[in-house]
Order: sequence, then C-alpha cells, then structure tokens
Amino acid sequence: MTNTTHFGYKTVTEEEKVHKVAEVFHSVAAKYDVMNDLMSAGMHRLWKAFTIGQAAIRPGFKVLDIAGGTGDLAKAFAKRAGPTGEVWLTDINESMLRVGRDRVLNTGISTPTLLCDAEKLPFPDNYFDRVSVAFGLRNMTHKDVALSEMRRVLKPGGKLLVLEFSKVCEQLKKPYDVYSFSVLPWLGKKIANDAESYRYLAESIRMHPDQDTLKQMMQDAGLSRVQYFNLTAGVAALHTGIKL
Ligand SMILES: C[S@@+](CC[C@H](N)C(=O)[O-])C[C@H]1O[C@@H](n2cnc3c(N)ncnc32)[C@H](O)[C@@H]1O
Repeated sequence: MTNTTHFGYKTVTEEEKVHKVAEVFHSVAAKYDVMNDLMSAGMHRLWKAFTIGQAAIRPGFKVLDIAGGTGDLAKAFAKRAGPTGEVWLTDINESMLRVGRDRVLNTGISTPTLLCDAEKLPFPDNYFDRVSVAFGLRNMTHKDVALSEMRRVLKPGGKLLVLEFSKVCEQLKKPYDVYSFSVLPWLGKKIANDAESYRYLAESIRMHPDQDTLKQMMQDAGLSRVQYFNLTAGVAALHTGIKL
C-alpha cells in the first residue's frame, strides 16, 4: 500500500512529497536569502540570533546543522566552535547546499558540507555536542524518524535545537492569515517568480504541529528537559531538548 502524507494542504504520496519539497527548494535557492529578509522584515535574523545564543557553542564543540540551507546557523556556529571545533553544514537539497557552502566559504570559514537526508543521518551514535535544524523539520516526511536520528547522533548531555514556524497567538491570527495567503505569494511572484512555493510555505506552516505537540514529539523521540520559547508571538518557536 502506498503511504500518503501532506504537501501543504494537498494529500500526496510520500514519494511525491519528497519530489515536491525538492522542487520548491531548487526553485527558491538563488533568491532564498533576499526573500527571507523581505518576508520576515529581517526578523528571521533575530530568531536565529536567539537560537545561536541558546546553543551556547564553546570552542572545540562538534555541531551538526541539519537542513542548513544557505548556512546562517552553520556560519555562526563555526565562528564560535573555532579551529578545534567541527561544524557540519548539511541539507538534502543540492541547490540550497551549494549556495550555503559558497556563503560560508566567502566569510573565510571552511566547514564540511554534506548532502544528506535528516531521516538517515550518516553519522555515528553519540557524536555531536549540538544538533540544530532551522525551518527544516516542517518539510520532512517522517518527523518522528528525523527527531530520533537527531537524538541518536547527539552525545549524552548534548542539546537539540529546533527552530520552526509555529502557531501564532489568537490576536495575530487574522492579520497573519491575510499576510500569509495574499502578501507572501505576491512577494514570491514579484521577487522569485514563484508564487506556488510561497503558497506552499504558508500552507506547510498551518499543517505543522503546534508548540505543545512538537514538544511532545521531541519527548517521544527520547529527549529530556524539552522546552520552547515563543518568538514574535508564536510566529516562530525555538524548541530545545537534551539527550540524557
Ligand atoms: C526553509 S529552508 C531552511 C534553511 C536554513 N536552515 C535556514 O534557516 O535559513 C528548509 C531546508 O530544509 C531542507 N530539507 C527538507 N527536507 C529535508 C530532509 N529530509 N533532510 C534534510 N534537509 C531537508 C530543504 O532542502 C531546505 O534547504
């Protein structure tokens, strides 16, 4: 039997979802950074700065950034881990990873870069001090499998950080819906000539588990001391958990 899942509001086979997500990120890779700044009015930088603070990377740390895309987190982590550290920039999508690798290299930092699926991480057990995933989990087909993989590769005492769009507070719901379903696709069309990918973005955010559901999923994956921080009234949330 073919398993189905969702791609935004559409029901698709799991295989179709993987292809469709790949198409979205091949299509947006070149304009991804400028669109991020425009769509969030630069706020994604603050959310990432908060995540970097919570990661508390020390020199020598081994860090894995999953679905790292254009490399914002990996770049910041590599600066903090220093020459004795090891920071991996990974993503399933070659177009995104290529942009990320070049951006990181342009800052004079060299990080290992690897094309890989979060659901099958090619790393040993108990290897990393920190694992991060920013705005990536939403696109994964088997989020439970990906979260277990993230836990597996963490060292005991290591920390997982999941930054993702989340559920906004009630007062913001209406204006946020108007913005997401009208302004976002329009901006996508104007800037990246791709309204569809940005419609998918809005839909996939609505389909993503809310703060408490994701917290439970992280606990189910075996993480402890799971907590979350709402950012910009829940537009995004950072979840953290420890592998004991
Ligand atoms: C919205 S981008 C986020 C990029 C970057 N982390 C950031 O915060 O700007 C989502 C990324 O998730 C990646 N992705 C989707 N499914 C994945 C999977 N199963 N394994 C690894 N990466 C995946 C996509 O290729 C894409 O680069």
